Amino acid sequence: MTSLPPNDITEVLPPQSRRSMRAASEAGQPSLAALEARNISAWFGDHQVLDRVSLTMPAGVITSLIGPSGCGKSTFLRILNRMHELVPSASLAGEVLIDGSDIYNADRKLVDARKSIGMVFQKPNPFPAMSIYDNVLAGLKLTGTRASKDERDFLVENCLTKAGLWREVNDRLRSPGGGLSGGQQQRLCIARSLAVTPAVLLMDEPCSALDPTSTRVIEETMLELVNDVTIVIVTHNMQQAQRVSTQCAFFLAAQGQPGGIVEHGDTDAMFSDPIDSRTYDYVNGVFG
Ligand SMILES: Nc1ncnc2c1ncn2[C@@H]1O[C@H](COP(=O)(O)OP(=O)(O)OP(=O)(O)O)[C@@H](O)[C@H]1O
Repeated sequence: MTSLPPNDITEVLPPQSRRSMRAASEAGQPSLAALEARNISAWFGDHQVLDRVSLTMPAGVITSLIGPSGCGKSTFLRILNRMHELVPSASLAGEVLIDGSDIYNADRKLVDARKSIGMVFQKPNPFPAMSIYDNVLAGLKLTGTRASKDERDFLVENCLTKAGLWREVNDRLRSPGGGLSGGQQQRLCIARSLAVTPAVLLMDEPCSALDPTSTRVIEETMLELVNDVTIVIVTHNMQQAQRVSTQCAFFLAAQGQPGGIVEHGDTDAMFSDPIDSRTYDYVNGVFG
């Protein structure tokens, strides 16, 4: 893991972008976007792990991806912001559209996809020696975005507030991110993702390393955030899927076969009255 020097968040965001960034935040205007996966297939070498998966993840909604271990949920999630291609043996087919525009289009830069589609991982991964303040701003550096001191201060407060962490850390912003509790570190990672104003936030089992109290706080944060950002979450926690998500997609891979979506739709319906008996068995803990 690399770490950026504390004062190395430099300041040259074009004034127009800065104004629009601030105006959007100040007005609380969501930059919401729908995400659509069309016929996604994925391979590691010659091992196919997903077969023609299509799913629409509507704007301003939390979508849960559920299913047993190894059926391709995380691979699907990583395809949604072009992380799958970081694995040397990995390949894929299909399209991922954000508000109708394919993130894999040859004209689009990788960094644009990462900026508009953020990711929070299973294990909180702040830069441990970097201050809380600079952790929030780390994405600006990576995406080549610059901002003045005032703008950085504003952004740090705004993102930590949205991530539900501001009140707990505003008196120690220069302390290392690694000194926070696991739940606080995860909210710091959420704040870091928000700093580049993504339209979509992908979360891969964001609470699996956390205690129940921290889990609840993250869930409340997600429910607040969804007014501003479309959320897609992978979770093994069926109660969590029911608590936070409006829609659910159930992934499954038969023995030796690539994974796919068995059923997707309204979360309440998926849990109370699923169409497919395999969905019924999974959400009722018959297998998993
Ligand atoms: N980097 C990799 N190299 C090779 N195979 C991989 C890699 N990552 C995942 N796989 C394989 O791809 C398949 C799908 O894995 P994936 O992690 O997407 O499933 P998952 O449903 O998210 O599982 P879990 O719920 O346990 O996280 C599995 O067979 C896994 O072994």
